[in-house]
Amino acid sequence: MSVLDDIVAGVREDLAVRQARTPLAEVRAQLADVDPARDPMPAFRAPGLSLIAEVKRRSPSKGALADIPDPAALATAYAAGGADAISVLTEERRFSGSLADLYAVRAAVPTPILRKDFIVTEYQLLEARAGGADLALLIVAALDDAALADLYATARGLGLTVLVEVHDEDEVERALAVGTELLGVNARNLKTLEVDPDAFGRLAALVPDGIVKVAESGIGGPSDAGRFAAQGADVALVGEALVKDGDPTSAVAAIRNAGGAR
Ligand SMILES: O=P(O)(O)OC[C@@H](O)[C@@H](O)c1c[nH]c2ccccc12
Repeated sequence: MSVLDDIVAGVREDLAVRQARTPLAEVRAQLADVDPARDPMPAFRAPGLSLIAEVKRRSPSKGALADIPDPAALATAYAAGGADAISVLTEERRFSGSLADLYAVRAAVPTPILRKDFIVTEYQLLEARAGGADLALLIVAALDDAALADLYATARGLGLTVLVEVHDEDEVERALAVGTELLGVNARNLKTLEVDPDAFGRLAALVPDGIVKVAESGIGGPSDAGRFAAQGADVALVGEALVKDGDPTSAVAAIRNAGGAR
């Protein structure tokens, strides 16, 4: 079993527990009380490099990164630095995240929020929107074509912006086939956990103009971010380097500035 299969199996078990506690209809009813989703695309399309700053405690590849006892405070610091969106990892077993983190961050900042998880069912998209998320991640490697198309349509129907994540040529084709306007290249292969720093440049060249391109993973700071911007990245998605920085506000501002004048 690949790391990805293993993570998804755990996600499905945890999901079954939540779904037994809060049936789909109940989550759907919660949508009536939530503000409409914010649209991050104008900021992502603005000149210069945009930044999605991630709330991330640990990862299967790096182990513990940061305790983050107060995710709302970290998100507030990211927003103060000018983060264009905030990614909240909600996967529990490998990343030590939770939906509680999503609710805490939503209450703290007006910035668009990405629910970052291994989404394999409609239920998780409803949870995301009910928790105030504005974007959801769909990982092409974790989904077959039918599931990808279904979940993409459901997410859009809920008003969510979808970040469709790829890591090879074949997945770029599959992502483009669902009509996504926001495509992320994860330098880390989730099946092997290896990072390929050249993946973004190689795959971005296959993506038509007009589609917003996100460079994900392994961005250590402004110089890496500047390199991806020069290769066509509109947005950088950064976790580790920000959660480990003692001054996340300045770290966010420095990465955004790495893409040139805005
Ligand atoms: O901490 P990093 O190397 O800056 O990476 C952030 C982000 O790209 C990474 O957390 C990520 C990208 N795609 C994912 C899918 C699932 C879990 C995590 C991820």
